[in-house]
Amino acid sequence: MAYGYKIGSLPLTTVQRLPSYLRVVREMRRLGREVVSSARLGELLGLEAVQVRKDFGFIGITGMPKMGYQVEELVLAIEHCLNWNQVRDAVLVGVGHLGMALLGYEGFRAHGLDICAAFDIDPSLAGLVVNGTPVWHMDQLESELRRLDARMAILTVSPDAAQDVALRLARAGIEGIWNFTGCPLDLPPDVIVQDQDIAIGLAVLSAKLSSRT
Ligand SMILES: NC(=O)c1ccc[n+]([C@@H]2O[C@H](COP(=O)([O-])OP(=O)(O)OC[C@H]3O[C@@H](n4cnc5c(N)ncnc54)[C@H](O)[C@@H]3O)[C@@H](O)[C@H]2O)c1
Repeated sequence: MAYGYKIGSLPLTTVQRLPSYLRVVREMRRLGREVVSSARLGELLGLEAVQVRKDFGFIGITGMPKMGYQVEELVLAIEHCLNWNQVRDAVLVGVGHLGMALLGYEGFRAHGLDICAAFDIDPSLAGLVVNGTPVWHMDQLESELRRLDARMAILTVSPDAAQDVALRLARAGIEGIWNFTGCPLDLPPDVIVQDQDIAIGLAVLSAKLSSRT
């Protein structure tokens, strides 16, 4: 099905809400629900029904009057929009505490991500297989990336190594870096960097808690 929009043209706030919609409608599909109203989805996600209708309008989905939305249609449309209907390969660099935890997370495949290889500078980690993912020494990075079909890297190295490793990844053809290191990365403009900082969520929670007292 052609949806007639480009993900890059959607409002960022809509894109940020799509994973939550998808989680809820996938669960409804699992439970055998066929239709859902914007009001019900809004109630479950703490959103106004009108916001839900707007978001779905952006991705080309309109509901049926008095009935709502087809659950299956929503699942397919959101998966298509996020490109989560196609599993894409990624590599992970930095198999420490955080890297190990991410390698152990089973949910990535449901989000269209398969970590096909991991790398670390520590020779004692080379040769391990963590939750099905082989770990290679950094010496093998370029040769393995030539062999693999990964365009994306998850960066979980120590902060002092972040910039050098990111540059090496970019030079080896990686196009997108999910950066967990908290370090700003200086990379060629064609490399997309998405920073992930747990501290931001914690700061928001702390601010909300302190505004209660
Ligand atoms: N984004 C967040 O919310 C968040 C939360 C926790 C940790 N972090 C960050 O994630 C990163 C990892 O944290 P951690 O607790 O797992 O640290 P860790 O020390 O347990 O793991 C770091 C790993 O990186 C490897 N490494 C170091 N230099 C390397 C290099 N040049 N090439 C390849 N591998 C190299 C180390 O051998 C180690 O296995 C850190 O940068 C940390 O600041 C971020």
